Amino acid sequence: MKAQLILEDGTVFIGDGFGSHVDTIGEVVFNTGMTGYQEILSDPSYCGQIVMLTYPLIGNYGINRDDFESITPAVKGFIVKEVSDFPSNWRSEFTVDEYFKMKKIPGIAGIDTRKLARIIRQHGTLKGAICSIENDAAEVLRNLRQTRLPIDQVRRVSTRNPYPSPGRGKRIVLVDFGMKHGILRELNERGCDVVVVPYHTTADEILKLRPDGVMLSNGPGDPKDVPEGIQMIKDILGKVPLFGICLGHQLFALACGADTIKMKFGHRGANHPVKDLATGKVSITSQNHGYTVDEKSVKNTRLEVTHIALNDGTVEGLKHLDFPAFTVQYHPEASPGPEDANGLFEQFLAMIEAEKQEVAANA
Ligand SMILES: NC(=O)CC[C@H](N)C(=O)O
Repeated sequence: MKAQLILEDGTVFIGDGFGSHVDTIGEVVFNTGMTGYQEILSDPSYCGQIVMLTYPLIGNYGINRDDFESITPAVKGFIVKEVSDFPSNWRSEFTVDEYFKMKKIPGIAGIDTRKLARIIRQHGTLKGAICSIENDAAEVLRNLRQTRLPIDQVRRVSTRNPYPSPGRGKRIVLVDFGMKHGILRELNERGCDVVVVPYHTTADEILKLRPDGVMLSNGPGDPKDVPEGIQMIKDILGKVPLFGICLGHQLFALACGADTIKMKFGHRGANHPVKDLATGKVSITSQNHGYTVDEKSVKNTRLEVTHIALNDGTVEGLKHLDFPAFTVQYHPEASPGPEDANGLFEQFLAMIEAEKQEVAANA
């Protein structure tokens, strides 16, 4: 069945619909990863967004049981050059088409994704609609231009209730702003005794759980739309070691008095080089963000920029100068992408241990 992709600038692409044949509206973004579409479609940070994959063949190794980053995908749709009908992989259980039908997500294939990537790079991210060819394009465009995209994505994807993921190691409270399961997996693999809590949990409620450390997860949308998270970080800073990833990094920056800004088209892919300014070491990182910490705003805070993106010089890591707290804009849990930055989880646990020693020494 023919479908159309309509952008708010009036561009119309005609392609073949796959997955569910429902109409959708979202912010159109592109991801340059060559693999990892299953992790991308299930990453809650894409809530409210339609993702275009620049790699030309998607679905060739199917959808499997293991690689989900959340149980319910929050992505609004997929735009691809070609979607594979015949996946070949021993783990494959569904095609992308079958999975999207099950989850009621629309997709459109047969699009010139290079052209679309150039439009987005030139104009910045745009609103877009995927709909049936039968819809009147002018009317869809009018509606699209009037539509205001939701700003409550974190509320939509965060857990409703706290839940434990027990271990015998350090007690970590993981604040779920739209958490990728990869973060929880990394903590569990290191034996951590994790409690996942909703995005609106207060500092007092977290401290009652007697955490050794607090982890701030990734998540969708504009960090300024999550005042509960910013307030919690302000209240808890200095009381317990903190580690933040992506949205968690941005919320931490805002809580410490820095500012965040929207990027033109963001960083989404699996090969973004990031430099650690202390060691000079470059890591190839997995990324998915449309906002960034404004470097100029860091100067008037007690934060220090620890990492920068080599492609455009933007802030990729921060640490607090007075308290045990550090954050990164990229994804040390990978899922998908390279695992160069995986050692940051050890760094977090070492920071917690050092803090415990210091408290014991001063007692
Ligand atoms: N992956 C994330 O946590 C993304 C953070 C934020 N939603 C952004 O787009 O910048």
